[in-house]
Amino acid sequence: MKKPQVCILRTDGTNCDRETAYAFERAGGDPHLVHVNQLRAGKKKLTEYQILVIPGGFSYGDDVHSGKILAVELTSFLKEQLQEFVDAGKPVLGICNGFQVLVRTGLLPAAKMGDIRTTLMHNDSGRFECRWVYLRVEDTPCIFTRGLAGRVLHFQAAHGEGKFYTDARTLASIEAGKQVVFRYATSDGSPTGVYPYNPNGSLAAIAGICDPSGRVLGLMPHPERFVDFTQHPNWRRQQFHEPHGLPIFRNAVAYAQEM
Ligand SMILES: NC(=O)CC[C@H](N)C(=O)O
Repeated sequence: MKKPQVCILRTDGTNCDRETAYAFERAGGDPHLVHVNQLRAGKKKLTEYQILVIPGGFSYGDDVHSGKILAVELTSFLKEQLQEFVDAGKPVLGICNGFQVLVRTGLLPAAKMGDIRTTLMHNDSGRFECRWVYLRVEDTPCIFTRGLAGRVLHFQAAHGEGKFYTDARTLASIEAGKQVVFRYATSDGSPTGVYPYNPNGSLAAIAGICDPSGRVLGLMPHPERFVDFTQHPNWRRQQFHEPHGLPIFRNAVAYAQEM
């Protein structure tokens, strides 16, 4: 079967692009690192790809607000291309800084460029939090977490602005729409606001959300940092059926192949 082409969008300050490309290679995809300027100059087009990923990092140095400048760039210069990609039903994944970009474009939670309803704020601790966290996978339409509902995953978080926040109405709507995909939890899978299990003070312990269709996903922790057993700090002592991040990428590849 043909490998889906994955666009891993990078710009100044992106720093998780190669790890994300490696994760997609492990999952059977064909990843390409694409600089935003190549899209802006028309040298590459999003229509050439089946999956779009905005990886982690510090795009434009987190100036103004993490992910803000890249989000404005995408909304100003690539709005039609991006909206077409989403409307065509192709999967979009934003990891950490990529999640921040997706919420600041409006692609999350509404799948609509310019419709900004949520934010990611500075962590309650007031500092960058780099630690392994437990995530409970909720039962949602998300195509990236097929077969994972109810599981507790162990992922690394690494961010300064990861506190998910929104108004009561939007929260009620994303809860009712089953758009909350991951919640910070204790090791037994109970969602929690308690630090350090919840590393940032996120509302309703939210670590990741999807759009109503389940094809656009954003999350703060890094699934690409656990696609090999040896990336886990306890890999010598703990038995894992498979590295916890890998199924996320495999599901995206499988979905793109079915399209
Ligand atoms: N690892 C990342 O993508 C970090 C995201 C962002 N720069 C923050 O600190 O919040």
